[in-house]
Amino acid sequence: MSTSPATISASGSTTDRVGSLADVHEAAERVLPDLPTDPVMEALDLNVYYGDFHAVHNVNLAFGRNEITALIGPSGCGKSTVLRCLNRMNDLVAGARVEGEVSYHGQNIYARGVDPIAVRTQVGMVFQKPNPFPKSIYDNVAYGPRVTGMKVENMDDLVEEALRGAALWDEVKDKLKQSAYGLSGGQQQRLCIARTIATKPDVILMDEPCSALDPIATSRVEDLMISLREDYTIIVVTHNMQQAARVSDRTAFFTARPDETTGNRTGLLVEYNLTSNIFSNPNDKRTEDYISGRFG
Ligand SMILES: Nc1ncnc2c1ncn2[C@@H]1O[C@H](COP(=O)(O)OP(=O)(O)OP(=O)(O)O)[C@@H](O)[C@H]1O
Repeated sequence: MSTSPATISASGSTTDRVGSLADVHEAAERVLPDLPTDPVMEALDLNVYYGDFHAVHNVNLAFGRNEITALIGPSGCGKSTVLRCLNRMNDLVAGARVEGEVSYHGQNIYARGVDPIAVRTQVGMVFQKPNPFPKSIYDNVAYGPRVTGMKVENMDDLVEEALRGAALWDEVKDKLKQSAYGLSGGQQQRLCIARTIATKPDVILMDEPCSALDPIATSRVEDLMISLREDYTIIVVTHNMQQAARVSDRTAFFTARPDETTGNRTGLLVEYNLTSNIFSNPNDKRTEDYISGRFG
């Protein structure tokens, strides 16, 4: 299977206030159009159900190339559910049903005949808790290329490139054969990022990638995200609004609306805009209340 983007079908509650507009933000220095002009991915009329429960209602979003998009909102508003739709991870969740389309370079990844494994090779994912395999550092990084049958001329070079890309090489180059479990939490998360980029994806999904990390490790991963943006499109779920403000170019704010009869809370997208606008001049009162810490 080729790794070319065009060939995919070939076969929380932490509502820390965004204190100063000074940290809103480095990303504003990038001049971006109001909407992504050449989106890598789009969610089109996306609805997600878990059994009878309507978890996410009619989300439409476009993700710009070489941009970082943050998905924010209160707990249970469907951020992770939406993220998991973008590489068909919800296929693995019992009872989950997705309606609508997710387009990747114009192609619906939910169309008949699309191989979800091929999708996940192009659209990689980094999870909340670092989850290295019980293998050596080297074998963690080499794992994806090996199991996907990627043509690799020199695995040592590929492992080094991925570890350098994840800003981890200098810390691990002398202990590549040691267990990944010997690394700190922050190093493990960067190893997971190295593992993800080793298969040369196009898009990286990150589900609260720093929530298990201390502030120093968080800062390193945030720096890494900003440097990875040069080569990848990144979509990140975060509860940390400072983080969304610091790293993202665009922000999507979600909320959950209770059903009047059942009380079930269905997630919906309230507002999607440049991060600078979301944090300095939101259009919707619900966004303003959330980012100012009055709600959520
Ligand atoms: N596997 C599942 N089975 C049933 N319901 C689920 C499942 N996963 C999520 N949900 C429900 O779907 C809704 C959205 O959950 P989701 O985890 O996507 O929200 P979230 O905004 O990411 O929340 P948090 O910020 O707390 O992680 C919630 O009501 C949740 O209970």
